[in-house]
Amino acid sequence: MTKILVAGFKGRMGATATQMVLKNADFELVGVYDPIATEKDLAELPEFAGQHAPVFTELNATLVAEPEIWIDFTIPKAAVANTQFALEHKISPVVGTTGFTAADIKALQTLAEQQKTGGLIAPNFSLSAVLMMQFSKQAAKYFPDVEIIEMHHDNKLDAPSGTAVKTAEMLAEVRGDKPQGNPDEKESIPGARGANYAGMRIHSVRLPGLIAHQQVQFGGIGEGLTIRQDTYDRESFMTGVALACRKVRQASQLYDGLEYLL
Ligand SMILES: NC(=O)c1ccc[n+]([C@@H]2O[C@H](COP(=O)([O-])OP(=O)(O)OC[C@H]3O[C@@H](n4cnc5c(N)ncnc54)[C@H](O)[C@@H]3O)[C@@H](O)[C@H]2O)c1
Ligand SMILES: O=C(O)C1=N[C@H](C(=O)O)CCC1
Repeated sequence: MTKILVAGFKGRMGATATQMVLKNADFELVGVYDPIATEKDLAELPEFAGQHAPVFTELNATLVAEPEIWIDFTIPKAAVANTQFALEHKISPVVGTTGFTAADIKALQTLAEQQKTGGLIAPNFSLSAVLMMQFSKQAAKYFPDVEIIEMHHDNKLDAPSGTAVKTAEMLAEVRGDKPQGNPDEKESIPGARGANYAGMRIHSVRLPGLIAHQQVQFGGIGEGLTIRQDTYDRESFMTGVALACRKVRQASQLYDGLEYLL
């Protein structure tokens, strides 16, 4: 059985990941971690009745649980330190928290190599999102003019979304740096044209009712192409999280994207 700890278990994704770990017979939930928790045992929460696991509210205390895998769905401010902590203790991180910079990822990859510990940081664990990014990358070869519209629930902390940033990075690998729109355009309201990544514009929509959605819209002469992905249920991320938990212990590097494990 693979021993797993879930960080951020009081949150939307952490709670879903905790349920996923409990449902899989080859996983053992050895602990849950969240600084806002007031419980000592997971089973004190009605939604986890009968499911015993120690609750930790302090980072160093988690080590007594001896996890092999550290699932992280926390907040951008905490996730870099959590991932570093996991790697320093040869615990394989499976991180869904977004907001990592390219420099953060590079530094953590170097640490993973030094520690000979495998792991994964993925801004999106849904299969449709991975495909949307890959199809978009293919399309950018023929349609370099593109804008990204990402749409999320209104509790989201980071903007643009991790998925939008990764999509832009992948598109930039193909189309390079290319300014778009009229070179003389002026914003009468600042921000009207969205964020600028290598000339591509990224627009972040935040509304109640949404979960996670992204549209990559390409324009060519007399034609257009839209590639869209929709997440209707957080359960959809769990296939990817479970897959990563089964594969990262065999790896000796920290991957950046679920596609490397598919
Ligand atoms: N990769 C994916 O597929 C995917 C999918 C959904 C969400 N996300 C990302 O996951 C993250 C969490 O999203 P959410 O909607 O569950 O957020 P949330 O606000 O519901 O939950 C975050 C939880 O983290 C806890 N937390 C804060 N600091 C912590 C720390 N130092 N250590 C441990 N826990 C800490 C909070 O108390 C909270 O319970 C976000 O960054 C979001 O963008 C990624
Ligand atoms: O709910 C969120 O927050 C999500 N964030 C990811 C991102 O930033 O790309 C995608 C999945 C949902």
